[in-house]
Amino acid sequence: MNQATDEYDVIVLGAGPVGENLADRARAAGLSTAIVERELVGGECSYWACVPSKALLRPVLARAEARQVPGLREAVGGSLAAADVFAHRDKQVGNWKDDGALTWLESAGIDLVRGHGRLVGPRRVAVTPPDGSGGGERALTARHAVAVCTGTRAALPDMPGIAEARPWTSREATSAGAVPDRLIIVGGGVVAAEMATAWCGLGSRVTVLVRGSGLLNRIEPFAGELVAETLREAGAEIRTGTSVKGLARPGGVEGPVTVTLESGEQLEADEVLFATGRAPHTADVGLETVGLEPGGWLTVDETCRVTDVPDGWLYAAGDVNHRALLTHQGKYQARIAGAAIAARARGVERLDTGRWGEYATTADEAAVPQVVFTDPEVAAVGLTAEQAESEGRDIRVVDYDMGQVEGAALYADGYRGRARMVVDLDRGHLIGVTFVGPGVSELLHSATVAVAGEVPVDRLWHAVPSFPTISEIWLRLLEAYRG
Ligand SMILES: Cc1cc2nc3c(=O)[nH]c(=O)nc-3n(C[C@H](O)[C@H](O)[C@H](O)COP(=O)(O)OP(=O)(O)OC[C@H]3O[C@@H](n4cnc5c(N)ncnc54)[C@H](O)[C@@H]3O)c2cc1C
Ligand SMILES: NC(=O)c1ccc[n+]([C@@H]2O[C@H](COP(=O)([O-])OP(=O)(O)OC[C@H]3O[C@@H](n4cnc5c(N)ncnc54)[C@H](O)[C@@H]3O)[C@@H](O)[C@H]2O)c1
Repeated sequence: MNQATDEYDVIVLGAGPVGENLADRARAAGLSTAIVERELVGGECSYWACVPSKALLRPVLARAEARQVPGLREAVGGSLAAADVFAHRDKQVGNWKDDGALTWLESAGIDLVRGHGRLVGPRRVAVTPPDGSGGGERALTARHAVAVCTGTRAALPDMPGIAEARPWTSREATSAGAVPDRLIIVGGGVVAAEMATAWCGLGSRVTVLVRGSGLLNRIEPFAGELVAETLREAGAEIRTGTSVKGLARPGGVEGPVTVTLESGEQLEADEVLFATGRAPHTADVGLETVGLEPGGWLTVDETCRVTDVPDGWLYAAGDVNHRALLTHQGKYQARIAGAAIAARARGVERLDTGRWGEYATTADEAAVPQVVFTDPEVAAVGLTAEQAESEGRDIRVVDYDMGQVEGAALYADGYRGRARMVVDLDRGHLIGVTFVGPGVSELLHSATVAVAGEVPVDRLWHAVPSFPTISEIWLRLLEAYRG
């Protein structure tokens, strides 16, 4: 049981998926633990990011796949029932209430302190209660560790008219309850690609304005190319090499918005979404009281302990440390940081923080998996060929047309997809794998096991994929590799 005082072994700032997992690990190790949350327990991921976005995308992708199945195609020719899609999304996010999460916190024995938390010196946290709750500021002290898991918010560029135009960020794009007739999306990353897929599928006329040369530029180039091709076929316009210099919404938020491009051209839409990256919630968490610069990403070691803080009591996990802005990777960090905090609290002096050690977040560098839920799906782990080359690795790249795999052709008529594996020739194992195509998301973990497990390519030859599944892509890639 946690004690009733305001002194805890561990205090976690932020109850997103990462803070929840870190608190859970610490508590399971027998440490008294408090978690501080100023909005909803479950964080951005549960209410305005992963969960609602995937609820919006699921019917779009299911319909796209069904339209590639002869005999079924005609049955799914119509438009989506947007009201039903929104109702399902609302259910998945618990109607933006966190009752379910509170029950879990209680059962885990973690104390929740509602309010905005900030450091007020080493191991000390002040919590300002939410407006209108009537309580006063609460002072908490941590015996062993404070973990900052405060996540990120959408980063908006500084440009004339942006504040007054009230553009959508990822929050509005995932929680809106009406389909805009015309939607402009600024950005070419993961949020832009997924939200273009979702809103185009729901019936918006979507225009994506990409500053660079294409979509999803941190993944193998063929991924963004295939996604852009499908979006264009679905009626979206993708404009590359296009920068925005200003916004105006003279008629107020109910009226249309005008977007001015660098070229001087003006475009009009009913809504504009800025999907231009993330900024950390570190400006107002009291970093200056412990000798750190507020506002930036927090630099951590292999155990997620913040570097440059004497006595090693401050940790940062999840988006806020910028290692990998993904829920599953942040939860991995939380498991390792929670275990490290517990071990250090027990007085263990030397933790195994070597490569793939029990207390090292090695996968953050070597094997980060990501699924982008676009049409077609994109699933990638590890390094791209370009990243591997820029690290000076001696590699061999093998590509394969996934449409040639019997299981894929049976899965979807006219299956379009591509796979790539990147082999490190010095080490003899895979360091990167990318699949693009319908239904590839569930294939990704096989690649993650191969990359994180550093399975020798020769041994993979004995891992026989079932016929006729899409996973026979493994056989084709390995055959091509072996010649
Ligand atoms: C549209 C969108 C879709 C995404 N889809 C996916 C996906 O499909 N898969 C995936 O892996 N990742 C996805 N991501 C990324 C994912 O949302 C993040 O990686 C994840 O939310 C990070 O978790 P976190 O706990 O670090 O931070 P968050 O989820 O941001 O949680 C941080 C919490 O801290 C609280 N907080 C902040 N400051 C304070 C303070 N001072 N005091 C108290 N509380 C505070 C916040 O209110 C919040 O609840 C998506 C992101 C976006 C924007
Ligand atoms: N399925 C998933 O795993 C998933 C889904 C959504 C988001 N996420 C995570 O959330 C994070 C945030 O996603 P995101 O798409 O917002 O960021 P991102 O960093 O992936 O992409 C940002 C894009 O905006 C562009 N950009 C930045 N500033 C701009 C400006 N001033 N004008 C025009 N373009 C500009 C960049 O060039 C880039 O294309 C990502 O790191 C991603 O991993 C994951």
